[in-house]
Order: sequence, then C-alpha cells, then structure tokens
Amino acid sequence: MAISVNDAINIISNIKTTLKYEIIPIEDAVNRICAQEVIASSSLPKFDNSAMDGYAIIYNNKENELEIIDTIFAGDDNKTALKENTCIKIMTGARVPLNTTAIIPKEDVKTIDNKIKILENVKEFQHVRFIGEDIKTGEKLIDIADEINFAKITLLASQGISHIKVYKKPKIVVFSSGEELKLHYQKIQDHQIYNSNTPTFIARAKELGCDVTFIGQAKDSIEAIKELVLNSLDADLIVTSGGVSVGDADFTKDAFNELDFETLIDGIKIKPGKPTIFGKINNTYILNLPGNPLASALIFELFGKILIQKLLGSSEINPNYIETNISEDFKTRKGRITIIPGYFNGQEFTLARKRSPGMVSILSSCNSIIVLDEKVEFLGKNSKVKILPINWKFFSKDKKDFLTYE
Ligand SMILES: Nc1nc2c(c(=O)[nH]1)N[C@H]1C(S)=C(S)[C@@H](COP(=O)(O)OP(=O)(O)OC[C@H]3O[C@@H](n4cnc5c(N)ncnc54)[C@H](O)[C@@H]3O)O[C@H]1N2
Ligand code: MOO
Repeated sequence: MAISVNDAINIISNIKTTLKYEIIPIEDAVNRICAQEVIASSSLPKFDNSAMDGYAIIYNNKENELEIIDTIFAGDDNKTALKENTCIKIMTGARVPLNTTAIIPKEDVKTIDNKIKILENVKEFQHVRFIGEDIKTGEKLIDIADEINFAKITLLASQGISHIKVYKKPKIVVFSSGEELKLHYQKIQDHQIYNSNTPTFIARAKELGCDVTFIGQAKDSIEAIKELVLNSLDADLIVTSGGVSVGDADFTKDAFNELDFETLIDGIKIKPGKPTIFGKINNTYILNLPGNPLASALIFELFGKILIQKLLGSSEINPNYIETNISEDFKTRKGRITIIPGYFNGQEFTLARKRSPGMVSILSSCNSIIVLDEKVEFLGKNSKVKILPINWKFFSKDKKDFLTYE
C-alpha cells in the first residue's frame, strides 16, 4: 500500500548501512565522506609572523628613527631580538623577532641610510599574525561523516596530513527492464525505444559519488530479472526502472518476491512516481523506480538522493531548500503531493510546463524541483515556494550584477 511522502523519507533516512572504509591520499578525497575525526595537531599560524613586507618594530619606538639591524625572510630560523630604537626588515610570512609589537609596511617608511622613519600612524600589534589565531592545536577540523571538499583539503594539507580515512564509495548497480527497450548504442526498430533511464541513473549516481556498474538490460521475464538481481547482490544498491506497474508484462515485483525481497516501501503517495518500490534482499537495497522517465528521475531526485547520502555515510541526509517566489500563476489538482521541476534564475522559480511523467525533454533545462503539498490548488505569481536544488554550480548565461545592493 502506498505510504506518505514523510513516511517514505523516514524509512529511507533510517535504513541500516554497513559502511566500509579505505585510506586514500587527500588529493583523491574530494567529494568523499570522511570516516575519521581530524583534530589539529599544530596551531596555525605556527608562530607569530608578519602579514606585510616591511619592518618589525617596538611599538613605543614609533616616533623615533630606527636602525635596521637584520633582515628576516619567510622560512628563516632567525633568532635576532629587537632592542630599543632598532628595527628588523621582514618579509610576509616570516617569524617576527622577539619583542616585536608592530609591523610597519615598507611603503609607510622613509629610509635614511641604514635607518627608517615611520610616516604613518601605527597601531600596537598591527600586521602581526598571531600563533593559533587561525587554528588552535586540539581544535576539531573535520568530523566523521563530513563531506570532503577542496576547502577541507586545505585544512588537511595545512596540517601536513597526506592520507585520510574515507568511506568506500557505495556500489550501485543499474538496470532496466522492458522488451521495448534497446540501449543507445544498439540498432532499434520502429516499435522499440531507447533505454534512457539506465544511462540517466548511471550518470546521476556517479555524479553523487557512487561506484556504478551497468549490468545490462533484463528481458521482461521473472527469470531474467531474477538472474540480474542475483548477479548484483554484492552491490549496496540496485536501481532499476520499469515493470513496477500492473501491466501484464510488469514482472519486476514478482521476480523480487521470489528472491526474498523485504519490502520497505510499496508505493508512495506522490505524483508522479507513485508505483515506486523500495526494499532489500540480504544487505542489498533495491530501488525500483517507475519506467516513465520524468517520474523516475524526479523520484530519484527526492528519495534516491537521500538514500545515496545514507549509503555514502554522510551526516547530511536532510534535503535543504531555498525560499523564493514563483514567476507566474500556477493551478493544479489537489489531492496528492506533487514534484514539479523548474528553473530558478536567482530571483524567481519558473515551473516547467511540459512535465508529463513519460517525457524526457524538460529536466535538462531545470535546476531545481519543488514538492507541493496535496492541499495546494493554486499559487499566485510571487507566491513563496521552497526549491530543492538539483545540481548547483550556480552560473548563468546572462551577466548578473552581484556587486550592487539596493
Ligand atoms: N492501469 C494502470 N496503469 C498504469 C498505472 C496504474 O496505476 N494503473 N500507473 C502508471 C504509472 S503512474 C506509471 S509511472 C507507469 C509505471 O510503469 P512501469 O514502471 O511498470 O514501467 P513500464 O510500464 O515498463 O514503462 C512505463 C513507460 O516508461 C517507458 N520506459 C520504461 N523504461 C524505460 C527506460 N529504461 N528508458 C526510457 N523509457 C522507459 C516505457 O516505454 C513506458 O512508456 O505505469 C502507468 N500505468
Ligand atoms: O509514476 Mo507515474 O509516472 O506517476 O505517472
């Protein structure tokens, strides 16, 4: 029996996973989920250092002419200390000499022979970068289940960490069933269509960080589907599409049932994609999406992505949203929660017009979805909506003014 969207989300969010880990170079860790805590073993800066090319001085000497007694470069292990009315020439990043209480940028002094005279106002401790002001020893830098991105790699590298423990990528197997389907590289006849779902979910699961295998296309028979499933039981997740409905050739359900399939979801009260099935055989989860391409892609965006976040080992499993307004009036039939794709241009969200569940044309020009409550019948232009981003490298073909605020 079909269950509510919230119940489906709860079931998926609470599945048990057995995460395996591996230790990899940090350069390869981008988009992976961290399987260890990372605690800072050294402070950053490691020592008080200069933020400017200039002169290290004793603040109270700022009105006097100061004799240049030494030069320190970044990386020098210089031990010279400042004495009254002296200064030391210093480069950005170099450790400040003992007694330093201000750095004077080069351009703010006049040099007379081997002395400097300061031309500008000086604040005590200006341009000194203090030990630990960025990172303190013992501070937690990365948590278990955090996703590693380039900026976390900055943290790791800045601590001299070369390898990191991450969860193994989940293994996902994708196949489709349907006698009418041929793969995109096969010859087809007039009564046949290309299988666009399998390449779609292979691509999407890869984008989302999974290790994906395509195992072929099942003929519409219980035996054929069983064989494909049995061959895939070392995977964490099998994603299939088609064969979930009530047609005379919809064998997927029967095949699963003959394989001790534990049903966790048998239909979701949502439009499109109601006949979605989710369950497991042994330790392998199975997401059986409807055959209709838009329906299956939208269901994958809403539920499949949560599932993959879980299988990746991420702690971020709750879809987040952006509030914006819709660009035009919208009418719908109430009664079922509806997923609608559309385009958010940074200011407003425009709902896709062509969005029948069997279509393929629209998602390629959408960047987000909304999930509308079953009570909604009408939304006026400028009504608030909550959009869930699909893929966000948020650039635009149009030039946008992101500098001016009114
Ligand atoms: N009597 C009823 N008929 C249908 C119902 C229903 O409740 N009662 N539900 C409809 C809904 S909703 C959906 S969704 C579909 C689900 O059907 P299946 O999952 O069994 O999928 P198929 O029948 O195999 O295919 C549906 C449609 O999608 C095309 N398709 C399938 N696989 C692919 C693929 N890999 N790539 C591209 N296109 C694919 C297929 O050719 C069909 O046009 O059932 C409704 N019927
Ligand atoms: O899943 Mo069906 O495509 O709701 O129309």
